Amino acid sequence: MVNSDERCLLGCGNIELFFFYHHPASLSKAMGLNHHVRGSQMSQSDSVDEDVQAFLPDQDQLHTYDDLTKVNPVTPTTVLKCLQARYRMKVFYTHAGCTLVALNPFQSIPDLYSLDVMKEYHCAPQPQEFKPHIFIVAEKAYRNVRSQLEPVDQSLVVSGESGAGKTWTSRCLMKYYATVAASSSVLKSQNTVKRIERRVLDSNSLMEPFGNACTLRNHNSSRFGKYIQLQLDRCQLLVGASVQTYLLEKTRVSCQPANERNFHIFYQVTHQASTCFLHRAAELLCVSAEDLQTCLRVQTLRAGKQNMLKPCSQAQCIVRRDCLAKLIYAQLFEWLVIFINKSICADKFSWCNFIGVLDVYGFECFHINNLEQLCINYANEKLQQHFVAHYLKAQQEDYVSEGLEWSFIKYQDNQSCLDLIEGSPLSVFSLLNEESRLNRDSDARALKVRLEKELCGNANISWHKFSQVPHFTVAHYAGKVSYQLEGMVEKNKDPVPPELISLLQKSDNQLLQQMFSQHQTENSTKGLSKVTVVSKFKNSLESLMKILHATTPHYTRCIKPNPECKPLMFKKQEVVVQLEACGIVEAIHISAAGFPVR
Ligand SMILES: Nc1ncnc2c1ncn2[C@@H]1O[C@H](COP(=O)(O)OP(=O)(O)OP(=O)(O)O)[C@@H](O)[C@H]1O
Repeated sequence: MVNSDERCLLGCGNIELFFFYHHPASLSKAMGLNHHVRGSQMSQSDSVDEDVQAFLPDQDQLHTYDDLTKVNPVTPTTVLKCLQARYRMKVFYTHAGCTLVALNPFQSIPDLYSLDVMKEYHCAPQPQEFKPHIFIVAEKAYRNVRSQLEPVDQSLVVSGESGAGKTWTSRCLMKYYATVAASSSVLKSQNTVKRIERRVLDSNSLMEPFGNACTLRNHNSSRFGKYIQLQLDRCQLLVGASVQTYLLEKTRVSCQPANERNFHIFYQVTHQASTCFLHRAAELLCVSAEDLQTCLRVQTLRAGKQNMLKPCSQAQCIVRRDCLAKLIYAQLFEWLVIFINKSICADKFSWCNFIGVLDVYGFECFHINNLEQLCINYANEKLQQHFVAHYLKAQQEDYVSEGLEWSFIKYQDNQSCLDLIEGSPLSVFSLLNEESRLNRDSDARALKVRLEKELCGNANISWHKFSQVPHFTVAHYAGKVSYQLEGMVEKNKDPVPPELISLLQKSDNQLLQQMFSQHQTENSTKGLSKVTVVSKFKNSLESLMKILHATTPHYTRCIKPNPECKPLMFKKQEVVVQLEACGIVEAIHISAAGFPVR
């Protein structure tokens, strides 16, 4: 049985987790796979299928498993079969221990989210005994706030790949609270349109045109991450909200991948054809055409105390033009978020707890990956570490409540991958920042040599020996991703020529003036932007992690059953890769380790 006590110390906070530990051989057998076998290879094992045949009594009953960790044996294959059977029966939600798996139906399901259903879950003495539903998660968090047990504040983490249904799910959660936590006066005066509940829900629609775009994977894809805090008063009524956004994909403004579109807003404003870009742009920006032209064509170089003017090459002019567009757009988006927050945020004395909804990009691995994917996957590593710590803790509580004798699971944390990316003194980020602060053009090959020299001691980084393209490969918890180094340093510097800012400050347009007057103060106090993209992102992620650590988390993993977004089509290979990327496979490993003694 339980044969040795091993302590697992997760690198996350100071949480020490004590669990069942089984001999690795019995663990592998229980799972029907080698410990390191990844999802993409899982379905190949015949022995797994034998196990499945032997253990699962009746294929017709597979859809009845409401909780994947209760499947016997719990292997990726059995889990997949259950999900598929449930999807076929139009059952879209399934528990996986303390996580909820949400399969996207890609069609509207009548009455699944109606007011009556909301009320049923809200009023039930034991909602968890009802069919799995996103409202169980919502209600659980709400009751946790009511019970005032520490940590009282809650975080609902919704993750998944593009098109999996994160925004849909977040909206469902917000609608739920806007209904069940609406103040009684609202119920009396349903006609009061601009009540806070309405304003909170509307804030989404206001951000969408500016932050969403039609992509190959989702016709209405959010190109930013967001954390929305729903503020609750002493009586747990919704009194306000605030939004924090992450990593707007501003490069989309100047360049879109083939067959994708720019942000929706560009197709919604009246498009007036202009014969002359420069004059039209100057008109829109309320600056003189001559000044705009000079800004785009001439750069000011500092030589000691003197300024020298130097004409730009054609390529430099294009970079400056795109930079101007990205700069205005990013600043406008930021302004919009501040504006929304002013309109929905409650007075700080009127609320005491919050339920936060986090809608973040899932793990990404494309044909070509660069700084954007590195940041997104780094965020996912952080969230995965948080998830695993939480999951192990919840498992422990389960075992105790089941009266099981308990020991320890030896579990490989992803701390070494995080050290590789963000560690100090030497990591991918620190070397990238070092390179970005040097006042010279970057050389991708030289950077690759540097990374190789400094980081080869970390087992999570590697290089394809025969590749001609400067790159590095990171072994993430969800799989290996190769990142191209070409252009990465420039993206990290994200340089803004000061002439562009001065130009916008001189604009006759009040909004532009307002948006950029702050820019000047920022630059004059902090010195001209030496803050790199990865440093900014790391800081904002650290603040987010602090909030998550101080709240009770609830995880919902959205799964896209097919890449074509077709209703009720379930592709096993697609699903298993996502289960792996969102950490469910890891959770299954942990759960399976406890299984033989159950
Ligand atoms: N529960 C659901 N019921 C019906 N349709 C859904 C559901 N969830 C998602 N969808 C459909 O799937 C589409 C994609 O969902 P959504 O925009 O929420 O994905 P996402 O994960 O937020 O993607 P991205 O990361 O690209 O923003 C929606 O436009 C909607 O049509």
